[in-house]
Amino acid sequence: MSSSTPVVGVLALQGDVREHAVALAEADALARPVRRPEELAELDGLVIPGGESTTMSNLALAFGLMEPLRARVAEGLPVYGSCAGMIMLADKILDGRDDQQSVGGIDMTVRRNAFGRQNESFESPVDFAGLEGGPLHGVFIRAPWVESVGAGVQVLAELSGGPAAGRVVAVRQGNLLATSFHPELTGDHRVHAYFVDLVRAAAR
Ligand SMILES: NC(=O)CC[C@H](N)C(=O)O
Repeated sequence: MSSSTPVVGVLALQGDVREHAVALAEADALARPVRRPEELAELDGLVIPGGESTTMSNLALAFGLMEPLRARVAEGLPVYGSCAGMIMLADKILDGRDDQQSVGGIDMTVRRNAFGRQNESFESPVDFAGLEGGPLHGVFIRAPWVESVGAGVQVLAELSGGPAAGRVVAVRQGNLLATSFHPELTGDHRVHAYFVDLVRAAAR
Protein backbone atom coordinates (compact mmCIF):
# COMPACT_ATOMS: atom_id res chain seq x y z
CA MET A 1 0.00 0.00 0.00
CA SER A 2 1.01 3.61 -0.25
CA SER A 3 1.85 4.66 3.28
CA SER A 4 -0.37 7.74 3.15
CA THR A 5 -3.67 6.30 1.91
CA PRO A 6 -4.61 2.92 3.33
CA VAL A 7 -7.29 0.82 1.65
CA VAL A 8 -10.03 -0.06 4.13
CA GLY A 9 -12.84 -2.41 3.18
CA VAL A 10 -16.37 -2.20 4.53
CA LEU A 11 -18.07 -5.58 4.82
CA ALA A 12 -21.05 -4.96 2.54
CA LEU A 13 -23.35 -7.88 3.21
CA GLN A 14 -25.87 -5.82 5.16
CA GLY A 15 -26.03 -2.77 7.41
CA ASP A 16 -24.90 0.86 7.27
CA VAL A 17 -22.10 0.38 4.76
CA ARG A 18 -22.38 3.77 3.06
CA GLU A 19 -22.10 5.77 6.28
CA HIS A 20 -18.86 3.97 7.19
CA ALA A 21 -17.47 4.52 3.69
CA VAL A 22 -18.13 8.26 4.03
CA ALA A 23 -16.56 8.39 7.51
CA LEU A 24 -13.48 6.48 6.28
CA ALA A 25 -13.05 8.85 3.35
CA GLU A 26 -13.24 11.78 5.80
CA ALA A 27 -10.50 10.03 7.80
CA ASP A 28 -8.27 9.83 4.69
CA ALA A 29 -8.70 6.18 3.82
CA LEU A 30 -9.77 4.65 0.51
CA ALA A 31 -13.00 2.82 1.33
CA ARG A 32 -14.07 -0.26 -0.62
CA PRO A 33 -17.15 -2.45 -0.29
CA VAL A 34 -16.27 -6.10 0.33
CA ARG A 35 -18.60 -8.95 -0.60
CA ARG A 36 -16.30 -11.70 -1.88
CA PRO A 37 -13.49 -13.61 -0.17
CA GLU A 38 -10.89 -12.60 -2.76
CA GLU A 39 -11.55 -8.91 -2.02
CA LEU A 40 -10.15 -9.40 1.49
CA ALA A 41 -6.64 -9.94 0.13
CA GLU A 42 -6.18 -6.36 -1.07
CA LEU A 43 -7.10 -4.64 2.17
CA ASP A 44 -5.04 -2.85 4.79
CA GLY A 45 -8.03 -2.79 7.16
CA LEU A 46 -11.72 -3.68 7.35
CA VAL A 47 -14.84 -2.24 8.95
CA ILE A 48 -17.76 -4.45 9.94
CA PRO A 49 -20.76 -2.10 10.06
CA GLY A 50 -23.81 -1.89 12.24
CA GLY A 51 -26.87 -3.79 11.13
CA GLU A 52 -28.14 -7.15 12.29
CA SER A 53 -25.51 -9.63 13.40
CA THR A 54 -27.71 -12.70 12.84
CA THR A 55 -28.28 -11.71 9.19
CA MET A 56 -24.61 -10.81 8.76
CA SER A 57 -23.64 -14.20 10.16
CA ASN A 58 -26.02 -15.99 7.74
CA LEU A 59 -24.77 -14.02 4.75
CA ALA A 60 -21.09 -14.39 5.67
CA LEU A 61 -21.60 -18.16 5.81
CA ALA A 62 -23.62 -18.20 2.56
CA PHE A 63 -21.01 -16.10 0.71
CA GLY A 64 -18.13 -18.24 1.97
CA LEU A 65 -16.68 -15.30 3.89
CA MET A 66 -16.66 -16.54 7.48
CA GLU A 67 -13.50 -18.67 7.30
CA PRO A 68 -11.57 -16.16 5.12
CA LEU A 69 -12.51 -13.41 7.60
CA ARG A 70 -11.25 -15.50 10.51
CA ALA A 71 -8.04 -16.20 8.62
CA ARG A 72 -7.41 -12.48 7.92
CA VAL A 73 -8.10 -11.61 11.58
CA ALA A 74 -5.63 -14.32 12.62
CA GLU A 75 -3.04 -12.75 10.27
CA GLY A 76 -3.42 -9.44 12.11
CA LEU A 77 -5.65 -7.49 9.70
CA PRO A 78 -6.93 -4.41 11.56
CA VAL A 79 -10.72 -4.64 11.88
CA TYR A 80 -13.18 -2.18 13.42
CA GLY A 81 -16.70 -3.36 14.27
CA SER A 82 -19.55 -1.04 15.30
CA CYS A 83 -22.63 -2.44 17.05
CA ALA A 84 -23.50 -5.60 15.02
CA GLY A 85 -19.83 -5.45 13.94
CA MET A 86 -18.80 -5.56 17.61
CA ILE A 87 -20.87 -8.73 17.99
CA MET A 88 -19.13 -10.19 14.92
CA LEU A 89 -15.71 -9.61 16.55
CA ALA A 90 -16.64 -11.17 19.90
CA ASP A 91 -15.31 -14.57 20.86
CA LYS A 92 -18.56 -15.20 22.79
CA ILE A 93 -22.14 -13.95 22.30
CA LEU A 94 -24.89 -13.97 24.93
CA ASP A 95 -28.54 -13.76 23.79
CA GLY A 96 -27.51 -14.61 20.24
CA ARG A 97 -29.55 -16.81 17.95
CA ASP A 98 -28.60 -20.48 18.30
CA ASP A 99 -27.12 -20.76 14.81
CA GLN A 100 -25.39 -17.39 14.95
CA GLN A 101 -21.63 -17.38 14.42
CA SER A 102 -19.06 -14.68 14.92
CA VAL A 103 -15.74 -14.05 13.24
CA GLY A 104 -14.29 -13.62 16.72
CA GLY A 105 -10.83 -12.34 17.59
CA ILE A 106 -11.54 -10.17 20.62
CA ASP A 107 -11.41 -12.11 23.88
CA MET A 108 -14.71 -10.77 25.17
CA THR A 109 -18.28 -11.79 25.83
CA VAL A 110 -20.92 -9.42 24.42
CA ARG A 111 -24.61 -9.38 25.20
CA ARG A 112 -26.84 -8.72 22.20
CA ASN A 113 -29.66 -6.15 22.56
CA ALA A 114 -28.34 -5.66 26.08
CA PHE A 115 -29.89 -2.35 27.03
CA GLY A 116 -33.44 -3.69 27.08
CA ARG A 117 -36.75 -2.33 25.87
CA GLN A 118 -36.77 0.99 27.70
CA ASN A 119 -33.39 1.76 26.29
CA GLU A 120 -33.54 0.13 22.86
CA SER A 121 -32.18 3.27 21.30
CA PHE A 122 -30.62 6.16 23.16
CA GLU A 123 -27.87 8.72 22.92
CA SER A 124 -25.23 9.40 25.53
CA PRO A 125 -21.89 11.18 25.76
CA VAL A 126 -19.01 8.72 25.68
CA ASP A 127 -15.52 9.42 27.01
CA PHE A 128 -13.21 7.46 24.74
CA ALA A 129 -9.66 6.90 26.03
CA GLY A 130 -7.03 8.52 23.85
CA LEU A 131 -9.37 10.75 21.80
CA GLU A 132 -8.91 14.46 22.17
CA GLY A 133 -11.68 17.01 21.79
CA GLY A 134 -14.14 15.94 24.46
CA PRO A 135 -16.69 13.16 24.70
CA LEU A 136 -18.15 11.46 21.63
CA HIS A 137 -21.85 11.62 20.90
CA GLY A 138 -22.75 7.96 21.38
CA VAL A 139 -25.69 6.70 19.31
CA PHE A 140 -26.88 3.32 20.58
CA ILE A 141 -29.42 1.35 18.50
CA ARG A 142 -30.45 -2.03 19.94
CA ALA A 143 -26.83 -2.13 20.94
CA PRO A 144 -24.76 -4.83 22.62
CA TRP A 145 -22.63 -4.18 25.65
CA VAL A 146 -19.43 -5.92 26.64
CA GLU A 147 -20.20 -8.22 29.51
CA SER A 148 -16.62 -9.29 30.25
CA VAL A 149 -13.14 -9.09 28.74
CA GLY A 150 -9.99 -11.18 28.90
CA ALA A 151 -6.67 -9.90 30.18
CA GLY A 152 -5.40 -8.79 26.76
CA VAL A 153 -8.34 -6.49 26.06
CA GLN A 154 -8.12 -2.76 26.62
CA VAL A 155 -11.34 -1.03 27.69
CA LEU A 156 -11.57 2.30 25.84
CA ALA A 157 -14.98 3.49 27.02
CA GLU A 158 -17.67 2.76 29.52
CA LEU A 159 -20.95 4.60 30.09
CA SER A 160 -20.64 7.19 32.81
CA GLY A 161 -24.30 7.79 33.63
CA GLY A 162 -27.83 6.48 33.21
CA PRO A 163 -29.21 3.05 34.11
CA ALA A 164 -26.33 1.27 32.39
CA ALA A 165 -23.53 3.32 34.00
CA GLY A 166 -20.26 1.42 34.09
CA ARG A 167 -21.08 -0.80 31.12
CA VAL A 168 -18.21 -1.25 28.69
CA VAL A 169 -19.01 0.10 25.22
CA ALA A 170 -15.63 0.29 23.43
CA VAL A 171 -12.64 -2.06 23.47
CA ARG A 172 -9.45 -2.81 21.65
CA GLN A 173 -7.33 -5.92 21.44
CA GLY A 174 -4.24 -5.50 19.28
CA ASN A 175 -5.45 -4.50 15.82
CA LEU A 176 -9.12 -5.14 16.59
CA LEU A 177 -11.40 -2.31 17.68
CA ALA A 178 -15.10 -2.48 18.59
CA THR A 179 -17.76 -0.02 19.73
CA SER A 180 -21.35 -0.64 20.87
CA PHE A 181 -22.33 2.68 19.34
CA HIS A 182 -22.37 4.15 15.83
CA PRO A 183 -19.87 6.99 15.27
CA GLU A 184 -20.58 6.69 11.52
CA LEU A 185 -24.01 8.24 12.13
CA THR A 186 -22.79 11.38 13.88
CA GLY A 187 -20.54 13.25 11.44
CA ASP A 188 -17.72 13.06 14.03
CA HIS A 189 -14.98 10.99 12.42
CA ARG A 190 -12.57 10.74 15.35
CA VAL A 191 -13.15 7.01 15.91
CA HIS A 192 -12.59 6.31 12.21
CA ALA A 193 -9.45 8.46 12.30
CA TYR A 194 -8.26 6.48 15.36
CA PHE A 195 -8.86 3.28 13.39
CA VAL A 196 -7.15 4.56 10.24
CA ASP A 197 -4.10 5.49 12.38
CA LEU A 198 -4.08 1.94 13.71
CA VAL A 199 -4.28 0.62 10.10
CA ARG A 200 -1.35 2.83 9.09
CA ALA A 201 0.73 1.69 12.08
CA ALA A 202 -0.02 -1.99 11.32
CA ALA A 203 1.01 -1.60 7.67
CA ARG A 204 4.40 -0.12 8.50
N1 LIG B 1 -27.49 -1.25 15.39
C1 LIG B 1 -27.05 -2.47 15.38
O1 LIG B 1 -26.05 -2.82 14.76
C2 LIG B 1 -27.91 -3.44 16.12
C3 LIG B 1 -27.28 -4.79 16.39
C4 LIG B 1 -28.35 -5.85 16.44
N2 LIG B 1 -29.22 -5.71 17.57
C5 LIG B 1 -27.70 -7.22 16.42
O2 LIG B 1 -27.93 -8.03 17.23
O3 LIG B 1 -26.92 -7.47 15.55
